[in-house]
Amino acid sequence: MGYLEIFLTIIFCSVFLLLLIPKNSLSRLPRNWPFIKLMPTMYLKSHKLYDKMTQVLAENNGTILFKTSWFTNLDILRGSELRKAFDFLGEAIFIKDLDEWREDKKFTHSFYKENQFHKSTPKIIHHTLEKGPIPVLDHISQQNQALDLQSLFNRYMLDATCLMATGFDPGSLRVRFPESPLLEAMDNMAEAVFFRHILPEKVWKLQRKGKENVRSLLTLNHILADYVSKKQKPATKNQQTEDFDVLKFYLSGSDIKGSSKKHTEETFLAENKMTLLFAGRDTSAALLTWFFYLISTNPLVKTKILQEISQNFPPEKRLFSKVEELSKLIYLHCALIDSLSLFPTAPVIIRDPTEEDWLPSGHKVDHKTKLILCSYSVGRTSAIWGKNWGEFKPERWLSDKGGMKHVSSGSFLAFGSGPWACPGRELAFVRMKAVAATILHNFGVRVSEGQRMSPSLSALLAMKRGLKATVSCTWM
Ligand code: HEM
Repeated sequence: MGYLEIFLTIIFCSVFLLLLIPKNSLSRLPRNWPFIKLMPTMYLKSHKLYDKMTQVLAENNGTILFKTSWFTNLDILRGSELRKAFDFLGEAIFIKDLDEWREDKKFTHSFYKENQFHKSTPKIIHHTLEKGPIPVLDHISQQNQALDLQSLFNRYMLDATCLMATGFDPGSLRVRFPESPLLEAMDNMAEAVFFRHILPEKVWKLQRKGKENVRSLLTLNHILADYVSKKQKPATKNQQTEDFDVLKFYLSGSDIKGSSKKHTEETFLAENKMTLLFAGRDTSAALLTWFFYLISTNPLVKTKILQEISQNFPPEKRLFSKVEELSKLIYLHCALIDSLSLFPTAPVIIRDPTEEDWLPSGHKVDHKTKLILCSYSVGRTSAIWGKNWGEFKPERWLSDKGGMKHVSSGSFLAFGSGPWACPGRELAFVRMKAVAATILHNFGVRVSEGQRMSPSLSALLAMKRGLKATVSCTWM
């Protein structure tokens, strides 16, 4: 991060908190508020940003109104401004205004309902687990080295998502973590999203990394265009495959029921350009990291997960990829969902009302208001989860009959809710369960001691310094 970025980030955090926090709550916050003096403190304490929001929300019945200032970007990031900040995503669905979004949802979400898509998921999981985590962790366990689990999951999710989206495995998760232009470009762009989100356009355009981001965008475009052109060449008999991928689905040019649009390679690049890669990779990879951290501090939960696996599967089983098999792992599902409730990897959801309305709290909103729904705080509210709200407790998701309890979206916002809710939720759980079960069943994972756990300052709730661990092989 450059000095300008660090400085502006500090300003953003300081102002955000100063304006966010009602006066009667100030006494609970670090003392010595004068602006300049606290900048370094705020930067150091930025990991507590979401906790402070939660505390203040709890003191104000869950809703607060705050006004932003001219040098933060929160007020102006709407409509065309939001589009500018995310221009590199093309016509991505999640930056569209309501009317456009309604029209495009039928089109962009169409493949999630395809039978072929569901059939291809276990094959993709099998392929990527066999090529990635298994040999990589085997190798690491023999070398007696530590590795960064977050980096492993980032690479895994990139390969699995890219294979689903384009039919090509970029192979970024291999022994010795090879250099991957796609991975590097994605990481640069993810960082750019955050700064473009919080800083005024003139400032983010001046960023030292501006040129680097342009290069990353060119790299991403080049790689995706290359995948499209390879797909357009007639396949030889050996290359022909029945497997589904989103690019192939688009190239087939089929009509979508209820939508005036047609699938073509241009629409794949324009509408879905990187949306799937970003939405499908980082959220799941970050959550797996929090999950491994939580089970390392709660050995009883880990023991119960391992018991559930050994009760349902033979010891010699290596890979978990079939949806029916994974559906037997209910306690594991509960542990993942409780991790997500405590550490929602998309910690805030932003909405811009199009017209005047009233919130259930009695606050009036209009087109000038920005609504920030804090899913992080929802998972840490005693009114919803009772006294032990901060504890990692998968049991709270188990029904009396041993299945999953139904929890309303008001109590769990990690995937959003209503018509905007995440279309990848089911896929996300299948993939995260497959990775977690395969690793836990075959390897002993020991999170290294003495690490400082804090979230990164980013729109995504990931671990700032990753999660170091050593592994031992338990299957030989
Ligand atoms: C732990 C994993 C995941 C989490 C926590 C997550 C969370 C979210 C959230 C909070 C939203 C915004 C909802 C809203 O605005 O109300 C969203 C949207 C979206 N997600 Fe996910 N997601 C995850 C995995 C995935 C996966 C695996 C995919 C697909 C491969 C995916 C695809 C999308 C898409 C396309 C949207 C935009 C939908 C729209 O605006 O119509 N997500 N996700």
